[in-house]
Amino acid sequence: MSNNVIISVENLTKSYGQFQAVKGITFQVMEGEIFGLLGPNGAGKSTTLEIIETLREKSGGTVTVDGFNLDTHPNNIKSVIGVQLQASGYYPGLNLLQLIELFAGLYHRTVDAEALLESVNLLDKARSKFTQLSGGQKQRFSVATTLINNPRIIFLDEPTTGLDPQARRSLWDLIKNIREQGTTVIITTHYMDEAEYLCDRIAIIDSGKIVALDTPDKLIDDLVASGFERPKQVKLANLEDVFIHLTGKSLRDE
Ligand SMILES: Nc1ncnc2c1ncn2[C@@H]1O[C@H](COP(=O)(O)OP(=O)(O)OP(=O)(O)O)[C@@H](O)[C@H]1O
Repeated sequence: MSNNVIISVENLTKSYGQFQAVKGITFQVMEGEIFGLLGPNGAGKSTTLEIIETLREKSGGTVTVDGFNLDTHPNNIKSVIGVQLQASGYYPGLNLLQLIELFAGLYHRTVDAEALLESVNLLDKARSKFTQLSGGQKQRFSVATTLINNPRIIFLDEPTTGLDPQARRSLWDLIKNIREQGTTVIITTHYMDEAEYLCDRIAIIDSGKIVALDTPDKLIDDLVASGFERPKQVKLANLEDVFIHLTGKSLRDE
């Protein structure tokens, strides 16, 4: 991780009618880090990500991505970020190679589709259709689609939801690999073990506000230092304790 700020969000707000979903949040993401956004359902994570991704209008605040201001240079931002394409765009008649070539064309890029599939361990499925893949393979393909435009930053929204433990760990390795190539990663997750394992720093969002932002270790140490103790546990606290302590809500899948 470098000392260069690659994403800066200042006092970001978003209202849907009378309802304020994002209530003035400020954070920075450093170049080369894996940055996690954690929070209960409805906390405002997807809204925040989609604003940074230029997919949703903000109500107020300032967002800068790789030096480009969201208000004045959204197209420059689009060219340096990779987002997961919706599965609905995976035309059922096309195989994985053809899909990657199609998406590359949309980005006006040429891409070595086989090398890209190899990098996510899907070369042997190159001529399969998306619907023929397992859940883990689908997620790995979805991550591959974020890399087509050789982005500086990728956004992963709950990439391991619904996967079995092996598939999750395989995806974790893939995400770490992507970061080792120098790409900054922003990820949302409801899994505290995943955040603890993958993320250099996390922001915990609750009801549209950031209630904590630090490394997982520091957040746990701070909670322990505050006198918190887990009953009948060898370890005094884990990241889930930090989260529940701060937000008062347990994670739940919908
Ligand atoms: N288009 C919309 N119109 C009205 N309200 C919306 C809209 N999109 C989101 N919201 C509301 O804004 C709040 C934040 O939603 P958001 O999807 O950002 O939360 P989230 O943290 O990503 O939740 P989850 O973990 O469930 O994905 C929620 O209360 C949601 O109902």
